[in-house]
This record gives sequence, C-alpha cells and structure tokens, in this order.
Amino acid sequence: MKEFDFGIVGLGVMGRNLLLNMADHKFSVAGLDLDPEKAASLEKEASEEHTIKGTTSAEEFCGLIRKPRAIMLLVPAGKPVDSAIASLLPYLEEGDVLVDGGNSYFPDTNRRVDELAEKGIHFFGMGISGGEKGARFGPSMMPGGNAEAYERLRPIFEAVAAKVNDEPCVTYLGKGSAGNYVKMVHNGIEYAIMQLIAEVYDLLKRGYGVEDAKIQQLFEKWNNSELASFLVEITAGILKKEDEVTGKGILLNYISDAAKAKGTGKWTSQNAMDIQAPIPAINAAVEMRDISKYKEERVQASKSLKWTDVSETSEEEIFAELTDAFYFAMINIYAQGLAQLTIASKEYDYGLNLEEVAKIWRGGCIIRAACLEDFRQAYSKSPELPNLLLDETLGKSLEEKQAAARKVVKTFIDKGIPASVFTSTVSYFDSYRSEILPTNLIQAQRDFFGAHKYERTDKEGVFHTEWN
Ligand SMILES: NC(=O)C1=CN([C@@H]2O[C@H](COP(=O)(O)OP(=O)(O)OC[C@H]3O[C@@H](n4cnc5c(N)ncnc54)[C@H](OP(=O)(O)O)[C@@H]3O)[C@@H](O)[C@H]2O)C=CC1
Ligand SMILES: O=C(CO)[C@H](O)[C@H](O)COP(=O)(O)O
Repeated sequence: MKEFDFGIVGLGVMGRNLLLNMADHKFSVAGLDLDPEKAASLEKEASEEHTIKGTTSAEEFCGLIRKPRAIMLLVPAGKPVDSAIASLLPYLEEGDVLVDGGNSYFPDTNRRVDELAEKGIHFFGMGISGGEKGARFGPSMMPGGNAEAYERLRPIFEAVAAKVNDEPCVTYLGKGSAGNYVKMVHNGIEYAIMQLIAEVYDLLKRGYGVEDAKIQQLFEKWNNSELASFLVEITAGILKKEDEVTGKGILLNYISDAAKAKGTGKWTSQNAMDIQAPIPAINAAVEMRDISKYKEERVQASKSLKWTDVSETSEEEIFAELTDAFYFAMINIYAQGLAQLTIASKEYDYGLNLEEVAKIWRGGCIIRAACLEDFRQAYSKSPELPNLLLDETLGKSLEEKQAAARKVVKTFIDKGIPASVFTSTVSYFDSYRSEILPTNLIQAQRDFFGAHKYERTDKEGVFHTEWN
C-alpha cells in the first residue's frame, strides 16, 4: 500500500487548497474530513500528477501516512481542534508530529503542546496567512513548536510557501505557541490597516463626495508606490467590482456596514493589555468593528447628533496630503504590532527573531507590503530594536511625513468623519516621542486618593504626601 508523505485534517477552504498545493509540489497527501462529499470530491479535483486520497475514517487516514507521521489540522479554532485531535489519538504513535494550521488561541496551543508531549507527540501551532489563494499557490506560514521536529516539516513547508527573492515565507519561529502568537498579531495589524483604508475611503466619499472611480484610481496609484501592499491592491479591485444584482454601480455600495470578526483581533488587544504592550491603533480597529454592529443606535444618533462641516481643507489639498499621511499611519501600525511581538517574546520566552518575522511577512500573507523589506533591514541592523520608530531611516521618513498626517487628522475631525485608527497613530507617535508625559499627575492623583506612593525625579525611593 502507498505510504503518504503528509496528512491534512479538514478539507474546507484552507485544508483543501493547501493539500492541492502540496500535491503540486510532488508530495503525496491524504485528507480527512467528516463530510463524505468533501473527502470524495478531493480526488475528483486531482490532476494526473497528484497523489492524493480523501477519507472520512481517522483510522484509515492514520494508516495511510508514513511513520513517524506528519499531520496538519485545518479545522475551525476551539472545540473542533480538540475533537479532531481526540479522533486521531487512538491511531497516533510516539514521534508523530501534529500541526494546527488554524487561527487557534495561543493558550490553547500551550495546553495541547503539554498534553500531547505526555504521549510523545510533537504539537505545533502554525499560523497560515494568504486566504484561499495563498493556501493554493503560496501562503506565509508561521510555525512554532519543537525545533528538532520542525526539521522534518521544513522541506514540505518551504516548498509550498510563497517566495520572495527565492526565499520561502516560512521559518521556525520559536517554541510552544510562538507561531500562533505571531499570527494573532499579524491579524491585529491586518485589522488596523483594513480600518485605516476604510477611513480614507470614508473621508473621500462621505467627507468630500469624491466619486467611487476616483477613489479607486487613488488606491491603484498607491499600489504602484511605496504604499504597495496586498490590502491596498484588493481595495482597488473591490472599488471597481460592478454590482451584478442591480446592474447599477459598484457592489460595495450595497454591502451592509456591520462588520464581523472571528476573534484574532480581539485576542491581540486582550493580550496586549495583559503584557502592557501599547497598541492603540489595533485596539481602535477592533472597537470600530464593535461600533459597526450598533446599526440601529447609529441610525437614531445620526438624526439627533448633528455637526456642520467646518473644514477649510480643499479636496485637492487632501489628495496631495493623503499619500504621506497614509504612509505615516501604516508604519505606526506595524510598529505597534511588532513592538508587541518584542514584548511578548520576552514575556513568554519565545525567542522571536523580528528580522525573520518581517522576512516571512513580505510575501504570501494578508499584510504583505513593500515596507516589510524596510522593516527586515531595520531589524537586521539592530536585532534588539524595541520599536521601529527608533530606526533612523524609518524615523526620518516619519518626521518628514508627520505634517501631512496631522493635517489629514484635523480634516477628519473638522468634517466629523470617524478616524479612530488614523488619529490614534498620530497620538501614538506623539506619546512615543514625548520625553515628558503628564503621567506625573496620575502618580500624584493615585497617591492623593489611595496613598499609593510615587517616585521623584530628583532622588531615589518611594514617597507619600499628606495632600490635604
Ligand atoms: N479561510 C481563510 O481565509 C483562513 C482561515 N484560517 C484558519 O484556518 C482554519 C480553517 O479555516 P477554513 O478552512 O476557512 O475553515 P472551513 O470551515 O472552510 O473548513 C474546516 C473543515 O474542517 C472540517 N472539520 C471540522 N471538524 C473536523 C474534524 N473533527 N475532523 C475532520 N474534519 C473536521 C469541516 O467539516 P464540516 O464543514 O463538515 O464541519 C470543514 O470541512 C481556521 O482556524 C481559520 O481561522 C487561517 C487563515 C485564512
Ligand atoms: O486569518 C485570516 C486572515 O489572515 C482569516 O481570514 C481570519 O478569519 C480574519 O479574521 P476576521 O475573520 O476576524 O476578520
């Protein structure tokens, strides 16, 4: 009987496409799904060069794969991951490797690593980014787990990953849940950049009444500049997709404004609070999705809470400023997410190499962008860089472009167009570059009402004052 190189559990959007990607690269792959239709249709999709087999039996599936087995789970995060593991366990053996390729919550990964280690099974948490197309033709992959066991996965992962300058967008990131953590923060950055783009669209469309085609052209132009990125590129594509139902105008104008979320953005914010990593732009993006859900209240408030436009900035002026302002905000968002990774790496002892993270985010993933190469170079020069804002080259660019960002933020406010992410990037920049913050007053207030004590700037020790 044929022994298969690899196994994938969950033949949905990601699993099916990654399996076909592996088969394209001459690996033989077995697939397991609870749905007989998905298991059967997999083989129908295979080309003559593919060696693949689908099944609904965990026993048959585990029997097909060469020992020690390498198996990836691509099922929804949470309980489905635990039940998929439970269904395989009776047929797994010491030395087998299980990789969770989904967006699992990182503490769940730590628990699974420990539980499976007791049985001699290596468990990996590996974030995968790139969506359906990425999985099929080259994703960015973020594996964390046992370094030695990774060597067995490396050839197959490097073969199927996206390539930038012939370098694969996958690398071993660290032990335990390091891979899931990096993917979680990737998604936090993804939320913030998406919201930033949405704010630009809102300012132009609602604030200035710019027609869709002209906004589309702006994003298309940006995608051929230093702002080139997957999210800008797809926005230009979305803005020209005609509505087939009505045949009138673009589809975007018919899509509801209550946005959904699966949890990774929220987890990024929740954990940032736990480890005291300031990421205001990501927090703002998570909250904007929350505010979007309160449609009825927003409709009611729009009728009672009025504002008259006091903006003096013309459409021409704002178009001229937006490119620099967007660059400024975008760099501040990446800086926050990457700084969170630096803090988390110490907190959880992941041993992350930020240059490698920037490198594998250059291609395949949703937040791929031209600026990732600049970040890679910044970390290559200074591996211990605590924040990208301290890199000389990036710092200089931000210094030059801040005037545009300030002007654009003022215009948002004057026009009454919400810009939680845009404004928070300017405040973050200003907080980070402030030698002195007003938090001495917070210290005094805490001591006043709670005798919490404070430190002085002119001598060592802790002090308390009777303020009354
Ligand atoms: N879609 C995307 O763009 C991306 C998704 N991800 C992550 O990848 C993971 C998978 O997502 P996606 O492929 O979209 O999900 P889908 O829902 O498309 O596919 C999941 C598949 O897993 C099957 N399944 C569930 N439980 C089991 C089980 N115990 N044994 C065998 N098969 C099982 C499901 O079968 P059934 O439907 O019959 O229940 C389904 O076919 C998620 O964690 C997601 O967050 C990551 C990056 C991008
Ligand atoms: O991981 C992804 C992209 O990188 C998935 O598409 C994820 O579902 C996106 O998050 P959300 O559904 O919360 O918008």
